[in-house]
Amino acid sequence: MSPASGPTDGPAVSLDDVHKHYGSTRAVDGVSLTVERGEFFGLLGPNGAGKTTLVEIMEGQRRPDAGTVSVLGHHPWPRNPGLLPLIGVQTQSSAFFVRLTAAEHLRTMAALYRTDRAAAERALAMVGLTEQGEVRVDDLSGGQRQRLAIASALVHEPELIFLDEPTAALDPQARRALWQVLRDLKGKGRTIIYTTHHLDEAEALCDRVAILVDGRIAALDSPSRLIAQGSPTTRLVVPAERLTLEAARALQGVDRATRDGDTIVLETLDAGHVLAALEPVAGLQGVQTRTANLEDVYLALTGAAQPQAQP
Ligand SMILES: Nc1ncnc2c1ncn2[C@@H]1O[C@H](COP(=O)(O)OP(=O)(O)OP(=O)(O)O)[C@@H](O)[C@H]1O
Repeated sequence: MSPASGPTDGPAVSLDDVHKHYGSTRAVDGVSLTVERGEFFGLLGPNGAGKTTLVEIMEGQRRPDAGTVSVLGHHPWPRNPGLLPLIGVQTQSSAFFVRLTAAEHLRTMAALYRTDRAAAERALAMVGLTEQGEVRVDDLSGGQRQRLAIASALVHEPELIFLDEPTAALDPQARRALWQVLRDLKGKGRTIIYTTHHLDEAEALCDRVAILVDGRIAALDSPSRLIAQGSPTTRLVVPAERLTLEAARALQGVDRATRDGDTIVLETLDAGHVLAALEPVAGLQGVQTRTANLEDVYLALTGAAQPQAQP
């Protein structure tokens, strides 16, 4: 089918000072951002930060109270039929034709979008479900259904894909396999807006992430730049049977020492010197070095519990 008309240049999504309040709750409180075409964009934030509301506004499922929203050059609200073939949506509660087989379900979806029947087989193959094509949707495992939900969002080969925690129910192998599917989609020039609580995943996959806190953007950049701008602290993790907290705190160059389970965590800006000071006291066997990652940046911004120093 021919895609709905719309500009083929310009950003995939552009939000300018978007607000959405539910009573006194400011679910989205002045968000402005641009997602470029072909970008893999992560939306992160604690429960209730406003991610779902923001995504629903982009998808045209919710009307913003104020601000301007442009998606592939269209206004998504009032509900815009021209936009529907251009976007694919996978949610945690994706609906299925449960009495059909996986392949029949996708063929039905393809027919609704007036896409060719072979698109169903392509989508099944893309998410690794070809062998389950003749299995009834009812009889698929949770992870297989999750993959079918993703295939359903892809079947009409949309330009812009919204994925909400797509790896939530997947085992580690299926999760890694899906990462490859997502990278392939990006390789084909698709734009992906990805909501997740898996920070390792966001760090591995996303070109840029926005961290939402209380309906506002607390940070927006590539994971590597956010990490570089964050704390330059290195953590050295030492088995607790080899070092007391007092001895750890006495080491030159240690800024903070805490106990975390059966390890002592040393924070330092000068890992080389601390390692040199640690060796004669505790040895270096089993000592792990951890530099900052996206989770550290996220925790610092969202104020989530950090390991507390013991008295
Ligand atoms: N339909 C609604 N009516 C009233 N309040 C709502 C409604 N939908 C969301 N909220 C509130 O708006 C705020 C943002 O919710 P939203 O679901 O957008 O957050 P979220 O970041 O997607 O959270 P989660 O990670 O838990 O899915 C929350 O305080 C939530 O309770």
